[in-house]
Amino acid sequence: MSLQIQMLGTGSAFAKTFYNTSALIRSNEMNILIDCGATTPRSLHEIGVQPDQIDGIIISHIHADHVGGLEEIAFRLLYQYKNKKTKLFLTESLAGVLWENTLKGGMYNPADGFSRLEDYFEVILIEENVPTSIQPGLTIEFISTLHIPHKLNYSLFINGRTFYSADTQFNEELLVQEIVNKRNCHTILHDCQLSGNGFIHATLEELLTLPDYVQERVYLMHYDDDMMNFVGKTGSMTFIHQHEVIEIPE
Ligand SMILES: O=c1ccn([C@@H]2O[C@@H]3COP(=O)(O)O[C@H]3[C@H]2O)c(=O)[nH]1
Ligand SMILES: [Zn+2]
Ligand SMILES: [Zn+2]
Repeated sequence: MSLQIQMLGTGSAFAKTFYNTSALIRSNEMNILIDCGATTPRSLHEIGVQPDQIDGIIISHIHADHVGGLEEIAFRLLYQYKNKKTKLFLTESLAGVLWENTLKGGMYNPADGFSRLEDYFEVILIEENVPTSIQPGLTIEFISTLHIPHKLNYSLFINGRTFYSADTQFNEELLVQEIVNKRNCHTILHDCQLSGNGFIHATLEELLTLPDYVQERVYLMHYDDDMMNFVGKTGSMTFIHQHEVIEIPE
């Protein structure tokens, strides 16, 4: 089974020319979404993927550029596709916060029997740091990473060979020792803040300190609108683009 990742968006939270960073893990048998930001439903529409063709959605953390499109997907499955539900893969702690602090405001409707996350999604709770088979041929490990202090956040190992950072601060030890030296990950999709101090995202300056053999595996995503000014200035790393498809190891 050949496995691909197609980027639905590659922009930062405030980018206007690029959609929110999210991706589709694709094969002949599945479409699994990584995050679903406010612009993700539009991107899915542009590549011809309808809500009922999504087999599940993985959630990395709660910011609107990663979960702001969930309400639309769930409501369309319910109302346009007649009571359909997609799977939602996330950790238990994230599930509680996602419903209580994000989705409930728009989706709480007890009169019609919709008062819990489970009323809209088939919720599949995943234990962090445990590789978990979520579909035939697809194993995901939620790695707890630091984005904003005291805020739940996960990066993903896909089939043990591809690393998807979602939103994280720079962590050289994780990238070099764990991801490349120990796990031999060949593909790293990493968020990248192009200028200024990082604070909550890895900056280009920090990522450029990685050894060349690590940089060669890195695709940069979650970048600002001025990305074109940085083409040719990313060492051995490559920008990945909206709707681009890359093959990943099974
Ligand atoms: O402590 C904070 C919290 C948020 N922010 C901004 O809001 C954005 C939310 O989505 P994001 O995580 O992709 O990027 C974040 C930043 O751009 C910030 O700069 N510092
Ligand atoms: Zn983000
Ligand atoms: Zn974030």
